[in-house]
Formats: sequence, structure tokens, C-alpha cells
Amino acid sequence: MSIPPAASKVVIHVAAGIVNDTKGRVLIAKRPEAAHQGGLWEFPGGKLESGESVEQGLRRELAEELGIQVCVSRPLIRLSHDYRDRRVLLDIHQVLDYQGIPQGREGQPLEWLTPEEMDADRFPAADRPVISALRLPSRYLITGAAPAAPDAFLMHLEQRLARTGVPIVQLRAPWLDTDRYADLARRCAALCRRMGALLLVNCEVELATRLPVDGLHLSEQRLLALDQRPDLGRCLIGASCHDADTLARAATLGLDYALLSPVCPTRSHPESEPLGWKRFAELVDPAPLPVYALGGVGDPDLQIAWRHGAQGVAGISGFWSRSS
Ligand SMILES: Nc1nc2c([nH]c(=O)n2[C@H]2C[C@H](O)[C@@H](COP(=O)(O)OP(=O)(O)OP(=O)(O)O)O2)c(=O)[nH]1
Repeated sequence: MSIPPAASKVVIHVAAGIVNDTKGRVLIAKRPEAAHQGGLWEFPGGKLESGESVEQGLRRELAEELGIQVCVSRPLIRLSHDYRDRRVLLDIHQVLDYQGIPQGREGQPLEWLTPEEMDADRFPAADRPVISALRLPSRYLITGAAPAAPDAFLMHLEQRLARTGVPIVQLRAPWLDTDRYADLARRCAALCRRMGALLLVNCEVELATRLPVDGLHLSEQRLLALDQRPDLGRCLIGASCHDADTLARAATLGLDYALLSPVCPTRSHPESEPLGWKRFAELVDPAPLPVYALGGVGDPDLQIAWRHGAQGVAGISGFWSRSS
């Protein structure tokens, strides 16, 4: 049987929802054995009907399949995936408020899982980045230059975490030599663990394997030097990207997220031409992984970032400086 060229495949536009319980677990449903991707687990939803918006389709599907009324939702991630026999465009929304108690109204088995409990192999292949998006927060802190002395740096970090509540930190300190960076990373890891935040290091892969941290952030240069995802067990791995090629590279390596910058003018990189939100959205749209907006953005930009396809906002100035 010949496989039709991708361009001639029908694109099926699907709206699906992330529905949480009061413990923060996520509802998943088992697809009927006979359906496309049958027997796998999915985020509840279905095909849009002609003329329907994503929000309308999501409301209808979740009412039909689960018997709940979606009151408020926001975009989480949009993915296009090419299966052998069809292409799907998945618009995944985070349901922020709903009424009713979810039930499998079509007889489908339901389960509630934390994102960490989800096994990507039990879901359709398109859903892998959705699981990454669920494991990542909306706000991402990158440490800045000052204060330089380790004790003062740690005190500053503790204050910033307490003040902003940002649950993920990238330790960026390219001015430190390897030993000093490693010492600071160990101390930051202990602090972050105590404060309930994740710590990602920004260093050579080899050093990251020796540090007790939650993940590795790759500079664009380190990303381009790799031809496969580094083996760091369950650690998160992300990368800095500035264009479509580097985003595609991060996705091909199966990274968990990307930072795309600069979105807006920023004091740290005054020489860089900002992308602006329109270009940011154009670059994120085809990228099959969660992408944070970086550069001149902070908490007040979260809604606009979500509307333009972002996982959330990342920043030094937005979260590290005392004014934030
Ligand atoms: N709902 C949902 N569909 C997904 C996910 N991941 C994924 O690849 N898909 C694919 C599988 C299908 O090809 C398509 C959804 O189509 P569907 O046939 O289930 O839609 P539907 O509920 O409207 O079904 P029906 O009217 O045909 O019975 O999207 C997911 O997480 N949730």
C-alpha cells in the first residue's frame, strides 16, 4: 500500500483540555481500541466541527465526553503532528474553571495522574510535548550578575524565590570558572530543594552529570554542538534559541523546552533586535515543544505570552532584580 504524501493528508483540527482535580492531578481518558491511536490514553477532547472556535469545540467535547461545563480556559500548547495516515493539529487548553464532576459518558475509562506519573509511551506520539508542558511552570527565573559573592548571591536567590514564588531557576554565571560554578550550583541546589524550586544548571553536559540538580540548560552554542539528547536520566533539558532553525534542533533532540529571545527590548542585550510578539508566535507555532518568551518580559506579560503560544515567561530582569 502506498503512503500518501504528507501534503495530501487531511489535517484534523482537535481541541483537548487539561482538567485538574483539587490535588492538581490531570484527567486522562482511554481511547476506544478501534479508534485512531486506539487503546492509548488521551487528554479529553475531539475534532472541531465546521465553523467552531477552539473554545467552542472544547466546551462541546468536554460536555459530551465528560459531562462538565468549561467556564474558563487558556491555551497551553498547540502541536501539529504527522501520523502515518493523517495529520492532526492539537490545540490543548488548560481548563481553569469548570462545573460538574467528570464522568466517562461514552463508557471510556478515566484516570487522574500527576504529570510526573504520566508515561509518554501510553499516549499518542503527538502528546509527548504536552506532558513536558504539564511538568513545567509558567514562570522561569534566570539568575543575574549581582551580587557576586556566593553568600550574598544565595541570600539574594532565597529572597527572590520567597518574593516571586517562581518554581524553576536557571543558574547562569558564565563568569565563574568550573570549580566555583560547581560549588555555587551545589549550594543553590540545596537552597532550591528547601524552597520547593527546581534548579537547572547552565554548564557543560559533563559537569551537569556530576551535580545534584534537576536539569540542564544548554546555550545555543552547546545545543548546536550536540547530535543527540544528553543522557541525564529524568533531568529536564532545555536550550536557548533565537530562530526557527535552533527551535527545530531543540525539538529534534527531544528537549523538554526552549527559551526564545529576545521578544522585547532588553537592557541585558541592547544590541539585539527584538522579535516582537507577532514574530514570536510565528516561530513558536510549528515548534513541537514548550517555548518560553524571554527578553524584556515578566509577570505582567504572562497573558500576552500565553495568547502567543508561549509556555510562559522567563527572565533575569523580570524576576531577579529587586524591583520585580
Ligand atoms: N482528544 C485527543 N485526541 C488526540 C490526542 N492526541 C492525539 O494525537 N489525538 C488525535 C487522535 C485522533 O486522531 C484525533 C482526535 O480525533 P477523535 O476521533 O478522537 O475525535 P472525536 O472525539 O471528535 O471522535 P469521533 O467524533 O470521531 O468519535 O486527535 C489527545 O491527547 N486528545
